[in-house]
Amino acid sequence: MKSIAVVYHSASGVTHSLANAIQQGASTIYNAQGAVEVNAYRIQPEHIHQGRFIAQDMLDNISKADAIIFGSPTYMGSISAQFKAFVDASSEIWFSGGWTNKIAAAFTVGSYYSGDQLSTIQYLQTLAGQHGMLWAGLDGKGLKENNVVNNSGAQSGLITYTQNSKVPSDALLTARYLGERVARLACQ
Ligand SMILES: Cc1cc2nc3c(=O)[nH]c(=O)nc-3n(C[C@H](O)[C@H](O)[C@H](O)COP(=O)(O)O)c2cc1C
Repeated sequence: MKSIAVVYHSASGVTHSLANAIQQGASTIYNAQGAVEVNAYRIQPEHIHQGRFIAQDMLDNISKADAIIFGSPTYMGSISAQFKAFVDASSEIWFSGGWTNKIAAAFTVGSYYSGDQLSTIQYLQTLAGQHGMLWAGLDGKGLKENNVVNNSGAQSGLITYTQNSKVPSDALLTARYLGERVARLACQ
């Protein structure tokens, strides 16, 4: 069975709504061994002590997945400090190459249409590169074939923004599609 981890930080719940849609999308994919297993891990305040991410169990479980999808709200043009604490803790895994050749993808949201969310995705792409992971962006052809509207036009990862503290409906569709795509790639 293939498994996917969605690891994210969300202070006020918007990134969480995208993580849910990604999880739903990934859960629709089956291979000969059955459904793809999808586990979501939300970084919580109690996982961080004196600035350090300390939830070793969570890191161990994430490391068992075939693909990892990273999600963070855009804070000041980058990932949130909470997500960075998780990232820094992953340096222990870097030493053993534990995430090498796993599939990676990413999503982010900001309150502005163009609030530098691309910097967040590009940082997460760098993180994946540091770990020797294989990057899965959003493929334009697949989006079209699945009738998904990706209004932001971002293809390196899912980028969206908030309207009245929610993401537009096309972003949720795109999130579902990203989940499906990563699950399909994990099965290949
Ligand atoms: C400290 C801080 C910095 C932020 N910086 C940005 C930013 O650079 N660009 C942007 O578009 N939105 C920015 N925002 C808005 C958040 O990205 C937005 O509210 C997002 O939906 C929060 O996600 P969440 O509900 O998952 O916590 C910032 C919010 C906070 C609290």
